[in-house]
Amino acid sequence: MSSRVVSRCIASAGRRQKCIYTAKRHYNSGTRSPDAPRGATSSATTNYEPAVARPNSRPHTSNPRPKTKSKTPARDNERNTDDPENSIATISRRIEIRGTTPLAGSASQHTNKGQPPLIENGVLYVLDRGDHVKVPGRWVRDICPCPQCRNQDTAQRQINVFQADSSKTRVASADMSEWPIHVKVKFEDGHETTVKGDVILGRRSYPSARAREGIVEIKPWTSSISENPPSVEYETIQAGPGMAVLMQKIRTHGFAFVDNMPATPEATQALLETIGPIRNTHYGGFYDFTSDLSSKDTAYTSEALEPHTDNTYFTEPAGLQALHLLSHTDGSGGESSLVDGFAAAEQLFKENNGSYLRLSMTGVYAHASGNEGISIQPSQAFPTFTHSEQYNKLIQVRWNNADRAGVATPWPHLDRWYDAAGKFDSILNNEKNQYWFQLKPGRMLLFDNWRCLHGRSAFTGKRRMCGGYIGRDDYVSRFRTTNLSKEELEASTVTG
Ligand SMILES: C[N+](C)(C)CCCC[C@H](N)C(=O)O
Ligand SMILES: O=C(O)CCC(=O)C(=O)O
Repeated sequence: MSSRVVSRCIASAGRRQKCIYTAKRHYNSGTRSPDAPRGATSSATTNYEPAVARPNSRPHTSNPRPKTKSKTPARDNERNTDDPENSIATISRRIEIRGTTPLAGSASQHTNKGQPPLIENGVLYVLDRGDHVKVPGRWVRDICPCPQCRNQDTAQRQINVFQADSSKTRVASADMSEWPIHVKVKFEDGHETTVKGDVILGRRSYPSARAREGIVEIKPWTSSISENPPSVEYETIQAGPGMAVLMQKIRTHGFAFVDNMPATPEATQALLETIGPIRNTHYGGFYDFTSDLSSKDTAYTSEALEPHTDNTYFTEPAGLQALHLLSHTDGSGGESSLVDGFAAAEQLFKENNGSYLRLSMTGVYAHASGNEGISIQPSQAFPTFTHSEQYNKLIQVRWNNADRAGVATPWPHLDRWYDAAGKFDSILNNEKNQYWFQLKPGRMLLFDNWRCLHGRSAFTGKRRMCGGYIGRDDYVSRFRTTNLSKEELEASTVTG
């Protein structure tokens, strides 16, 4: 964009008229910057044809796996017009889902290198999506990393731009000679700061959003993951580099095994604590359990458990869960199952978009009530599928048929919620989507409880399992600090 045109844009922008010059789009077509206007109708065609109810085939083993009852034929998921508030058409307007993969992380790279910022009347302007937009001087001062403005030990801000006089936030001059590496800014009070080009250009980009949320290009899977399940050798983790690989694999696949580790609770707990603090719950912190109903939950029995995510009764379910089988004597069964909840959600999205949207917008309560003096429910009803507000990608699946409580939907829609949930249940319980394996002492399973569902077959004999929960933010922090560069961390932390 020539400087003459730019100054005309600035001038016209200054007169609050839309700049008439529309530069080439710097974003790949079809993707949007996180701040794109929301609310457009889903680009996917809304499919109201009922998904064909699958014939339920159960794998045959000596120990019964979770029973999936035969389903009544799926009812038409016809367009729901009797309640404009909650109609699918309304719902789709609320969730803008791009393309056919509403999954976290599958976003294109943002490559705009942009043109040098400009300064006009004490204000900095940068090129964003073809127009020059104003960079608030308060933002530039707010993110200043110098020792006066930010505590160098804690990275916490030490300046309050809301109370600062305007000389501290009005830009006096800007040296763009080394753009896009950085721009050197001088404020009217004489304070100087250097802002990296990536921090300005990447502020609303997918890479920054994904770095901030620890999102990678995910790889959805089905039962064929059994051919090459993700794993990391224990000794590489102890040595250091293995932790980055472990975190990367869990973010990519939703789970990973730690192989050849000591089959002891002590080694298990110690490894978990190198990822993050073990979360304490009404089950305790580090858990070491067997089928003695010591806690009033079916996990503490020998019954089969259908695929589920844990902690749906918490406002924030644990992000990471570990299961390490320490021993199983005098009996059999107790196989473990995993289902990729993101892959299952994507399948529902493609097969029955209306059901996907309904499960994205209908809150569901859950409860933990078995133990004396415990009656836990979440702060509100959360939907089965939660999307990131910033870029509308699926970030969490919540599903637990055993712990589910009320469904927050009016009577006229309740049956349709059951239709939609029944479709998702069929996908989860289709063995094509289930990865079954036998845990063994020395091989720990770690999985993302916001993405993967887990279960087990019934068992006999004495089976001892240990593990722990780790908070989602703690586990993603470990992913970020072991997989992102210092610059990527910096550009996706204070400056967003
Ligand atoms: C043994 N361990 C503490 C891991 C689980 C306890 C039970 C989990 C509960 N049913 C849920 O789905 O959240
Ligand atoms: O015992 C198992 O294999 C898993 C139990 C379970 O689902 C859980 O602890 O959340």
